[in-house]
Amino acid sequence: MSARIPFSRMNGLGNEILVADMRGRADTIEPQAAIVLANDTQTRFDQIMAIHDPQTAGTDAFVRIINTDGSEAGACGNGTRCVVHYLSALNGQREFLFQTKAGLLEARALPGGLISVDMGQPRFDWQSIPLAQKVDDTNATLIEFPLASPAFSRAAVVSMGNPHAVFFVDADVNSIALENYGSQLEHHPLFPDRANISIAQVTRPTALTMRTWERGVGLTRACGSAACAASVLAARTGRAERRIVVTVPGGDLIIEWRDDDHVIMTGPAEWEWSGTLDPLSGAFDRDAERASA
Ligand SMILES: N[C@@H](CCC[C@H](N)C(=O)O)C(=O)O
Repeated sequence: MSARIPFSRMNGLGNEILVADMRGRADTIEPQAAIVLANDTQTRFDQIMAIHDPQTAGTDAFVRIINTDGSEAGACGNGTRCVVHYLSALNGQREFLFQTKAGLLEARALPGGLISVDMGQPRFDWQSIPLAQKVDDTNATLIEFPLASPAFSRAAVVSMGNPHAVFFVDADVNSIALENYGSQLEHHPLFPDRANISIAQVTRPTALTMRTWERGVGLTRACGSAACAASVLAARTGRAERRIVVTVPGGDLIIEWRDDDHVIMTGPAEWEWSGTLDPLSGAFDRDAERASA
């Protein structure tokens, strides 16, 4: 048993996030603790966002992003908004620079409650995504996947700090059984680091609807980096404009692919309850006072 840390259960459009405050400590959330938390109905999560002391001058924190299966990601848009919401509530700070294992993320709490995150620049070259082999056209990559429905034969692919494959469809995204194909596509040999798998329908030049099977997680109600990936790929292939409303099962995000090549994601973050947890075992307690507030 180690000293307990404060944590908050939060969500970004239904993407289930545990924000764990590890600042001032040298230890980390252990894999067995993540498994315990993932399997408890109160703390089940899509990602843990573990806030650590900064490793680089000028940054506010190093953020470790842990998926349900214990794997680590380089980017998490919805989780980053939750981290901003958590830290701003603590100390009133409104602008942040976070480091993750994939690079830097700049984020800002906007007047009115929404939070925007600069998700950085998309990368289209096959080594950066990464893909297992050279692919000349990352806008229409053929997925050799005989079991899949025709909807899953060609993907557009991009790295947003994590790997994404987006299948553009003409049908309502709710009519396509992503749950039947997500795991096999996530583990397709084309993706040596696996991939987040999304289906997206562009409904207007300024709007798309999508669902995502997250790498290391499964079906989620929202995935911020996937929303950025789908928006960028929709614009790049002439399907949509560079500023777009993305509707996911949990609600709406605004995504803008700016002329300086940075992708800005804007949306809400919601606090649910707080408590303390043991990062070694995953044992936790809810804070009674705040839980009943
Ligand atoms: N929920 C996230 C994405 C989290 C990481 C992803 N599962 C991966 O492993 O790449 C988001 O909001 O971006």
